[in-house]
This record gives sequence, C-alpha cells and structure tokens, in this order.
Amino acid sequence: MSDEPAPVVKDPTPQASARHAELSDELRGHQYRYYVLDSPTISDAEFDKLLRELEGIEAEFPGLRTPDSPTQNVGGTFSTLFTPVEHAERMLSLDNVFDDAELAGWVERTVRDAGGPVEFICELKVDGLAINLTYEKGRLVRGATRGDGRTGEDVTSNVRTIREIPERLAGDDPPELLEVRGEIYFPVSAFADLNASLVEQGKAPFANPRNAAAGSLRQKDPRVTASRGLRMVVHGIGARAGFTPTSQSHAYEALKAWGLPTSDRWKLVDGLPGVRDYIAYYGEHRHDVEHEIDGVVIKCDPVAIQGRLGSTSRAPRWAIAYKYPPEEVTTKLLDIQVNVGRTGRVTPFAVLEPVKVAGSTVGLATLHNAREVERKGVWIGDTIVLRKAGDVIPEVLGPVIDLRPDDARQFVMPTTCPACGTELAPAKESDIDIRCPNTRSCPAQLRERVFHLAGRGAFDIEVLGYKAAQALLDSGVISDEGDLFALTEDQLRQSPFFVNQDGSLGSNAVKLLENLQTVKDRPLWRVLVALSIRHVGPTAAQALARQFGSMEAIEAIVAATPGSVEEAVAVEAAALDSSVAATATDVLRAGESAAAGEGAAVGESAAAGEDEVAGEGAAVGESAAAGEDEVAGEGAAVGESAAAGEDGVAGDDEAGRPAKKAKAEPDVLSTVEGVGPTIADSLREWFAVDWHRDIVRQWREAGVKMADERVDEGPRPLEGMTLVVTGTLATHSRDQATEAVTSRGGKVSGSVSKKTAFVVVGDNPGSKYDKALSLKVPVLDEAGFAVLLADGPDAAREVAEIGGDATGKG
Ligand SMILES: NC(=O)c1ccc[n+]([C@@H]2O[C@H](COP(=O)([O-])OP(=O)(O)OC[C@H]3O[C@@H](n4cnc5c(N)ncnc54)[C@H](O)[C@@H]3O)[C@@H](O)[C@H]2O)c1
Ligand SMILES: [Zn+2]
Repeated sequence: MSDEPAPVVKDPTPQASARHAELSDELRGHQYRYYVLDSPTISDAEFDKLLRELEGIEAEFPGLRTPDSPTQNVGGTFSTLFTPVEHAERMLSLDNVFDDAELAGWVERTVRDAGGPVEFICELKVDGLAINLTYEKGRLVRGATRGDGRTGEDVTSNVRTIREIPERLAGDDPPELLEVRGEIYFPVSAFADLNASLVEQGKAPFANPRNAAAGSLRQKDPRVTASRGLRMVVHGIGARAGFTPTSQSHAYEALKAWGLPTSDRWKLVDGLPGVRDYIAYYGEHRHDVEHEIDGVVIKCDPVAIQGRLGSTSRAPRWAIAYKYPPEEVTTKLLDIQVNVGRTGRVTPFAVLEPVKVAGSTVGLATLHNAREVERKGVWIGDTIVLRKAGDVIPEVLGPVIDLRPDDARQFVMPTTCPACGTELAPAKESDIDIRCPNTRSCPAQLRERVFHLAGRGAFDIEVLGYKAAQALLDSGVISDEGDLFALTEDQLRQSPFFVNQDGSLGSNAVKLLENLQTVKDRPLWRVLVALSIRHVGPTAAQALARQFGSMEAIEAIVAATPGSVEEAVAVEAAALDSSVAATATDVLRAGESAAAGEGAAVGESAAAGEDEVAGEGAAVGESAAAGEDEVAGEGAAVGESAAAGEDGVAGDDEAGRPAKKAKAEPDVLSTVEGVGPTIADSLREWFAVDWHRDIVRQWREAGVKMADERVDEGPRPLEGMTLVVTGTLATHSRDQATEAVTSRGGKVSGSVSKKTAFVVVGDNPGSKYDKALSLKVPVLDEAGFAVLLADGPDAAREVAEIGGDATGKG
C-alpha cells in the first residue's frame, strides 16, 4: 500500500532491478491481454500476486517506483479499434486489502487521517468492466471505458443498447453535467449459455463473466452488444456541475431518482465491526448476487472527507477494496476420463493438475456428459479456467484458447463401457446421457451399488467401505449385493482383504459380520435406498415407508398398478432438480480429496464418479461415511441425492420438458405425497426385473427386516409440522435427526419458509439460519432440539431463538 512508512532508501540490487523489469513487462503484457483483448491468460489472483511481488520490491527499493510502474497506474489502456475520449475527471482504480489485519490497518489510518470517526459506506465490488457515462443537461452524450484512467474508448453506441442505461435522466431538474461511473457486468446466470453459443458458432468462449462483459461491450457492431443482455451497476460519480452531493449515499439516492441503475445492497456502517459484518455477510451470500463479486468496497461516505483524503496517481485514499479469496484459477486439463456410475450412467470428468481454489485443492471436476464437454469447448491439454464457488462444486468454465498447445486433442466419448466392454446405449429418458446397459454384472456398477448400500444414507455399514466392497466382488465372495447378508466367516476367508497374514480372520471381517447383523433391523426406508432404485433417495424412500410400511405392501402396490412408462413424465422432476447440485457435490468433494494428496484415488476410475464420496473414503482408508455426511450437510433438499445420484442429472434434463398429462387409470403409487409419477415408474421398472426381485428375496431370506413397526400408535407431537435442519449436529446424524422428526409425525424440508415450524441449527449453519431469523421462524440449537424431541413443540418454543435482523442491508 502506498502509505507504508518508507524504509531507508537503498540502491536496488542488480537482481532486484532485473526482477522488477521482468515483472513490469510481464504485468503490462497481461494488462494488454486483459483490457484490450479481453482474453487474459492468467487468473486475476495470479495477476494480483505478481503485482504484489512488484510492490514488495518497490517497498524495499523505492527508487524502482517510477511513475510508469504498473503499481502506479490505473493499468488499462485503449485500443485503436475505438475513438479515444478524455474523461472530464480521471477514473481511478482501487487499492486492495486481502485480509482482516490489512483492513483494520486501513480503517485505522483512514480514521486518523480524517481526523475523527468516519461513517463508511460498504458496497459490493462488482466484477465487471468500468464505464463512464456522461450526461449533459440530463442527456446521455457519451459512454467510455476506463482506459488508462485519463483516456478511454468511446463506446457510446454500444452503451446505448443497454436497456438499464437511461438516455435521459428522469425528473425536471437534471444537472448541467454529470459523469456517472459504474460497472458493466454480464449476469452469471447467462454465462454458460453465451459460451455454448459461441462455441457452437466456432468462436472462442470467454474465460469468465467479467471478460464476457468486456468482450460484449467492446464490439465494433453495437448489435452484438445489444444481443448480449449486459447490465450495469452505478458506483460513483466523476465531474459534475449543478449537483453537489454531501455524501456517497446521498449521491446514490439522487442517481437512483434519476433512473440510473444503482445497487440496493450498499450499507452505511460507523466503524470496523460494521465493515466486518458486511464482509462476512457477503462472503457467505456471494452467490446470491446476480453479478460476480470479487470483494467489498469500503468508502468514506462524506464527500468532505473524501476531498480531505484525496487520491494517489492510481487510487483514491478514501476507499479500499477488500478482496475475497479467489474462486477462479487456471490449471491444466491433463485428461478427460469417464466414470461408470451406480445405475450405469457414463460420465466424463476432468483430470486436472491439482490446484488450490476457494480454500481447497481440486484435482477432478465433473463434466456431466459429452455435450457439456463440447459446449465448454475444452480440449485435453488445454489450460482451463476452474471456478469453485464456496460450497458449490468446482466447475470447468472453459479453455484459455490462446494457450492451447499444438498437441491438444478433443475428447471422444467411448462407445463401449470402460469397465466391462459392453457397448454403451443411450439412456432412456435423455438424449444426452449414455449408459452401460450391463447393469447386473458390470463390475463398475456392482462396486458402486455395493458401496452405495453401505453408505450413511442407506444401511450405514461402517466397515463396508470402497475397498472392502471391491474386495468382496473381486474375490467372488459375493456375486452381487443379493449375497451380502448371507455372508459367512468361511466365505470371507476366501478374500485376502479379510484375512490376516497368519491366516486368521481379520478384525475387519469380524466387524463386518457384526455390522451386517445389526443393520438387518434398519428402518424400511434405508432398505429402499440401498436397492439403488433410480430416483429413490431418502426423501422418496421415507415417503414410501410412511405410506406403505413394508416391502411387501410396496411390492403389492407396484404390481397392482402397471403404469405406462412412456406416458408418465417427470412432473416432479423439479423436486429432483435439487439433487443435481448435491450429486455433483459428491463428485467434486471426492475429487478434491483425491487431489489433496491421496493420489491413489485419482487413479481409480471411481474417483470421479457419482458416488465419489467413495473415492474419498477409499483414499483415506476409512469408511466413506465422512464424505457422505458432508454431502448430507444441507438437509432434505439434498436428501434425494443419495438415490437420485447420477439420475439426478437426468432429472434436471426432464425438468426442461413439458410435462405431459398423466395416464388415465388411477395410480395410487404416484399420488403418494413425495413420490409422484417419475418415482412410481422407476419403482415399476425396477421391480419388473427378475434379478432385482431376487435381491429383495435374498435379503429377506437372510433376515433383513423390511417392515417398520407402525409408529402410528405412538404420540405424534410434531404432526403437521415442517422442520429444517442445517449445520452439523453433534448428537444426531442428518438421517437420525430426520428419523426422530418423522417418527413423531413431522416432516423435514430443505428450505426455510414462513411455514417452517422450527429450524434446527448445528455447527457451521448456512444461510438457512439467517433466513430463519429474518422470517422469525423459531431457531433451535442442539439442546433446543433435544427439548423438542423430549417435551414437544410448546416447550421447544420457550427455548427457541426468534428473529433478530439479518446482517445484510436493512
Ligand atoms: N488476469 C489478468 O491477466 C489481469 C490483467 C490485468 C488486470 N487484472 C485484474 O483486474 C483487476 C485490476 O483492475 P482494476 O484496476 O480495475 O482494479 P480492481 O478491479 O481491483 O478495482 C478497481 C475497479 O473496481 C471497480 N469497482 C467495482 N465495484 C466498485 C464499487 N462498488 N465501487 C468502486 N469501484 C468499483 C471499478 O471499476 C474500479 O475501477 C484485478 O482484479 C486484476 O487481477 C487481471
Ligand atoms: Zn459396464
């Protein structure tokens, strides 16, 4: 930062001078690619790091800090494609802070230099392209990019195509002259589609929404700009005549009244704690905003103080940008491989050079299907832009085309199953997905199914992890999951995995047999989930168990209503939609862990599959449960994920199709709340297969219970209530919490609404907690939850926390 105390001036060493020159050149090259070509080859975080290194050298050797240094300039430049225009008042950049200590330092200095307490205005740092709009007597006369801060590019005709930018300011009394500064952005939600259409037209995709905004605005043909749906947020003013705001916030109110697109997310705070709250709030809600944000901007609100503090050649002293950890990085796409999932879906995934992003190391990323690979335009060997947004799955955004090596090659989807060699077939309900039709004995599907049935969302068999599942199948001890519950000691002795070196039976074998005994009494819904019936995840399984009570009853109802599979369309596919994210989350979570150093997992084909949690478990040599638990993290909405699995993604696809009318004959199954026609059909299809019914029979014969004791007789204190559970509870796994609620007649949902009876909050709750408070839904901590279970809702209400205000802008 510019106002660090200057150390004793030393002459630069030759090494320092050389590095300074090299870095300066490199940074200028990146600036040119970024500002002029809209086609950077490194991520912003990497750029900022180089700039910081340069600042570090200059701090040590101030003699190197010449006026033309990249640290001293606004950075942009202008292209000869556009007419240069002078700004009436310079457009500056912002200085940055990257952590709380730096922020606190800035606040302290600012308050000191301002000579007293300062009211700060906190705003989002919009990650777009800076623009200057000049209004004369209320009429838009010019739009210009920032350029080098003094001279920008005239993009007036392009700017005029942006609907949000008024031609005339509203009201009768517009100022004589007004320069309005803001950010043009490309909505995050439209980004993937834009890139897909560019790739389709044979054009280079944009690396990120910021480049998409810049590239779309800086077009020779304004019609192209018009077609892109650009938006704008105002964040300041430049030269003005006939307008004298007293504060930044006052200016925003006036600009808003004139019809300019100001943000409504700014907030006035009176010191560091308020700034911190704002930063924390948007750190969590970063993705609830329609544009990308790379940080928060903190400004002194009073114009008088802004004037007193002034600016450097590069940035105002009265404002600072607090940058969030980067969510976008570049890395190498080493390979694209395919994984065969539990129900046979074959999914391509990216094998990446492991890279740290948003706090974790990512080495694998799902690519969903062959069409996605094509849409994204990534080739094997490319440098790609990887984005990981908070808890959301890491996503390959697209290639850095300019760095594509000569030997890069396009991905070709295999035509045969990599696990069993069977010719792949299109998935029935989707024209994009393909499957290995060898469901019964494809080794990959078998392993995924066995692993799945042991998972926390299913039987929860502690010692049956990924490696154990593989060992049981490899040694032929079981031929499929049907054999599992009849396992004997003698059989286990045939698998080296379960035998000690001295030939005695391993403790893992003993434990497994014990586990298998215990889980035979698991509730019916867990058995249903364990069967790997497409779309039947915990939520649907619980609905079925509640309604029918036993496997026999379900088999009977399925047999009684043979539905027409073609006719039934995913009316409730929307519900399944929610599972998509969760499913993908598993994939990437596992991916991360693999990349984080458990190399073995990367090698296993399963490592990027749908039940990727598997990869994780296997890699760290313990039950995969840990991974799953995390996934279960967000409650009922996620509930589907376990079973929807790979099919969740197909569900997504269905959601886009018009729902056809359901068939005429009554279908009891599909009218069960929480079931619906897709799941009903899936059940019918599943039970129509002989070997599927054999599994049920074998399990039953081996003593798996398959019926719930009716809880109807017991008290149902939570009847008619919907609860939401968020965060990690110490005393209940997510499933246990759900069971505790449903057995008392309540329901667990994934989203908070005014109708939610209680929100139960564990450690690290997400935004649901804030939402509950803002809706004044009673919030229970773990102890409060215990009160609810033991003494009922009235008692629980007495210990609940009820709505203060949310931390966001009021
Ligand atoms: N990847 C690359 O090769 C490359 C090259 C050059 C620059 N960059 C990136 O560009 C950025 C540097 O550009 P910069 O000089 O514009 O600095 P900056 O992005 O750090 O911040 C300054 C800009 O933020 C914008 N801004 C957004 N919201 C704002 C708000 N609420 N109030 C005020 N201003 C707001 C303004 O346009 C302002 O000019 C860095 O993030 C850098 O990493 C990347
Ligand atoms: Zn196969």
